[in-house]
Amino acid sequence: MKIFSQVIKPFIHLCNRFSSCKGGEEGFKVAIAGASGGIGQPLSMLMKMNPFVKELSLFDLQHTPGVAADLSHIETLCKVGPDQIYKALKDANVIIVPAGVPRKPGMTRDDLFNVNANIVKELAEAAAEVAPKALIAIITNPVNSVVPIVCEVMKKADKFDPKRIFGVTTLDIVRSNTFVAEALKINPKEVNVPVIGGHAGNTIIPLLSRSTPRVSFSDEQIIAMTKRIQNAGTEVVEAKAGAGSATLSMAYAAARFANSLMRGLRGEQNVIECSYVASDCGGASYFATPLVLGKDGVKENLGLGELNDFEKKEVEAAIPVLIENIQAGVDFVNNFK
Ligand SMILES: NC(=O)c1ccc[n+]([C@@H]2O[C@H](COP(=O)([O-])OP(=O)(O)OC[C@H]3O[C@@H](n4cnc5c(N)ncnc54)[C@H](O)[C@@H]3O)[C@@H](O)[C@H]2O)c1
Ligand SMILES: O=C(O)C[C@H](O)C(=O)O
Repeated sequence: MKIFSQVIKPFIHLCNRFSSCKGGEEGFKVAIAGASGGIGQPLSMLMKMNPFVKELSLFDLQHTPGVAADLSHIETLCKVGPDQIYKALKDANVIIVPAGVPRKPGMTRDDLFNVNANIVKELAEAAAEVAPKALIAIITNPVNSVVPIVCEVMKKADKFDPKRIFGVTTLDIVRSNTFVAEALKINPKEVNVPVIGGHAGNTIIPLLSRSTPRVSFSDEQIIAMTKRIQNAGTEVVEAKAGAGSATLSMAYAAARFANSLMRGLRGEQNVIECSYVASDCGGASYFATPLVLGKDGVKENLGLGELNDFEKKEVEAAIPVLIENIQAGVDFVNNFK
């Protein structure tokens, strides 16, 4: 009974939410790199259940045939295949990348740079060759540095299109909605909190002043809520005590983001998600802001919008951190030996 109410019911709800999106028969090829991992497996399942996905290509260094065989028994039309990297990515409409190492307690996301930078660089090189028009959604940490790596690889291959490369920050929005809903004692489905900046520590900037519905928290409550959202990844890392970082909530968040990318590709209007992209909106060359998604990825960057004094200070504090994180990614590709 508990399993039904806690797992199956929310899952059916999620699928209904996806299926209720407008649409016709058109379907997309989605490739997942890192498909056998903690995020990769539940994300692959959510994509197999998404009615917009007609082909799901799974790539990982291990266990992909087993994951693909298992998923292929789910009674949806979407074709599932494990493949080597070039075949998996070839002509994909959407590439989602959760490949790489997660944090353990005591680590920062930046501590993952040395291992994950190279993993993502190689995947981006393959994507530049066989899927230059794909929308690429990067989950791998440190997102603030890894997204610039993908963009630099694309620039070197003369395939760079800033409208198509995204750092997935959706989990920050999902968490903000959940925590604000808890505080207001309302359904999280009714809450939307934009989150701008980046995806680490003080670069995660929830815009509580622009929350829907409006919140009237005290200054102390705003500071505490902002800290909780900024620290939420670490909260999970510590609770998992060495067994990795957020996987299930991340799979949910990535599935939501990928669904929005596909709704944009289908030509739906007013599809808006916050994401970390190359941008001239935020005072650093990459910045997460609300984006209108369309047939070519970013249709319009809605920018920072109106901020209150507290949020302006948060942005000021985030900019030097972002500039350093971005430079690390740019240097990694351009000084690569
Ligand atoms: N953006 C976010 O909000 C967010 C949230 C949670 C986790 N993450 C990040 O996502 C990444 C993955 O986390 P996880 O918990 O799924 O880790 P995991 O270790 O469970 O899975 C990672 C998978 O990547 C695969 N992999 C490694 N190198 C690869 C390569 N070269 N090509 C293809 N696959 C490769 C591994 O074999 C493994 O199956 C981590 O870097 C983590 O920090 C980001
Ligand atoms: O915190 C992490 O290391 C994983 C991820 O970035 C998260 O926010 O949960």
